[in-house]
Amino acid sequence: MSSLLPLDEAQNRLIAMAEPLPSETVPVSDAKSCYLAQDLVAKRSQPAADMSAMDGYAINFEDREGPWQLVGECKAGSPPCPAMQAGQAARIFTGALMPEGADTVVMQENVESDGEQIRLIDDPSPVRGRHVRHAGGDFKAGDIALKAGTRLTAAALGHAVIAGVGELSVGRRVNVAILSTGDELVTPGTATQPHQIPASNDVMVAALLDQLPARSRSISRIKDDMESLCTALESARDCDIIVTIGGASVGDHDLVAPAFKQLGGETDFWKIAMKPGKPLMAGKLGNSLVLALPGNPGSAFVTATLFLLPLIRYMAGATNYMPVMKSAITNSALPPTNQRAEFLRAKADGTGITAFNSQDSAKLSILAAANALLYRPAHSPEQEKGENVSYIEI
Ligand SMILES: Nc1nc2c(c(=O)[nH]1)N[C@H]1C(S)=C(S)[C@@H](COP(=O)(O)OP(=O)(O)OC[C@H]3O[C@@H](n4cnc5c(N)ncnc54)[C@H](O)[C@@H]3O)O[C@H]1N2
Ligand code: MOO
Repeated sequence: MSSLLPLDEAQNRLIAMAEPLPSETVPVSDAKSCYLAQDLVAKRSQPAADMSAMDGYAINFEDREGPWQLVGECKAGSPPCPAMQAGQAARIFTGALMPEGADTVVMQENVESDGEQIRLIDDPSPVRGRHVRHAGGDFKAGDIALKAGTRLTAAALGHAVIAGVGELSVGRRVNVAILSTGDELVTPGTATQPHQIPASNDVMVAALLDQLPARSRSISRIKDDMESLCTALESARDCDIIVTIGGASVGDHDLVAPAFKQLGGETDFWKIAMKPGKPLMAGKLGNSLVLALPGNPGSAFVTATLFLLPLIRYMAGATNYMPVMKSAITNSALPPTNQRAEFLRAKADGTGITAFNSQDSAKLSILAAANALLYRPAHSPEQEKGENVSYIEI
């Protein structure tokens, strides 16, 4: 057991084996979930000029008592309507430019109009500038809208577009091959004999990658023999990362490491002080990084979360690539840990976090019911119910 590599050391070594991929310029519509390669400088101010935030009437605050003579109509998408004089009001709609001479908008619900004149029927304490969005109130041309390394979420993409760009410089998407091995594996949805099992891990890991800037392709149900494994590994050598699932342990039919070595692969580390996930292996095969995940579904999920996803984020240019740790109160007492850090499948809600009683890494029912991995560092003392613990949302 003494040869197990501490978790943080293994994570650091994996990142040290990799480099961020070169950037590429893509249309904003193709940039979802990518990481910005350079600071994004706003090309325009938002709003570009003062505009109305409501449907109503543009007035000058000096004339706030009214009544007003109605002149002109200002709508979104039209150039500013003519300048207003004292005693005048202009019909205005949300998103329209404020006419010169007006500085305040009265909502249409607060006035009555006969088509020529409008007067107040309700005046909830007017303020100069009420219902006006001012030029540059959101951001100004030249501001840094988004920092390099930022993930392009839906909101960030919206911000990029409103800042005036149609293309973005982003870290290239990471090409990932997912290879799952085992004579027992069969196609999802087909009938199984007792010695068989549906190949679920590759679908699960591919689904995890969907949220990331990655392009994945799967080679599923690779037979437990050297030739099949070597052929599959060879066929994936164009990928930035080759992830294998299963066959990572020490059994006679766990042939991932032997096949990898036969092809000239160089192991960086194997066997981590963590539970589940101990048999994880990482190395290099030519230009590809190889990450061999253990086959038990809970172990594959946990090691993908702690190693594969951070690696992809890092290679795609993320500033914050490690899993986000949150904290909560444990609803049950937790026993001490040994040299292996533990990631307990757990359920977190607004009031606390509850680890499931069974932590068998083969149980998908437990994994699917969990929304958190409760993290217990190596060599933790026993923890009482009500103490603070860390977890990763899944
Ligand atoms: N003597 C030892 N035995 C084991 C050790 C050990 O240290 N010494 N480690 C155990 C641990 S921990 C784990 S985790 C497993 C992982 O072993 P492998 O990576 O070799 O995984 P397999 O044996 O191939 O599979 C384990 C289990 O998972 C099922 N599996 C595999 N692939 C898939 C897939 N794509 N979809 C669904 N299910 C899959 C497989 O059928 C097995 O039931 O080793 C322990 N043994
Ligand atoms: O630690 Mo293994 O990864 O138990 O299932």
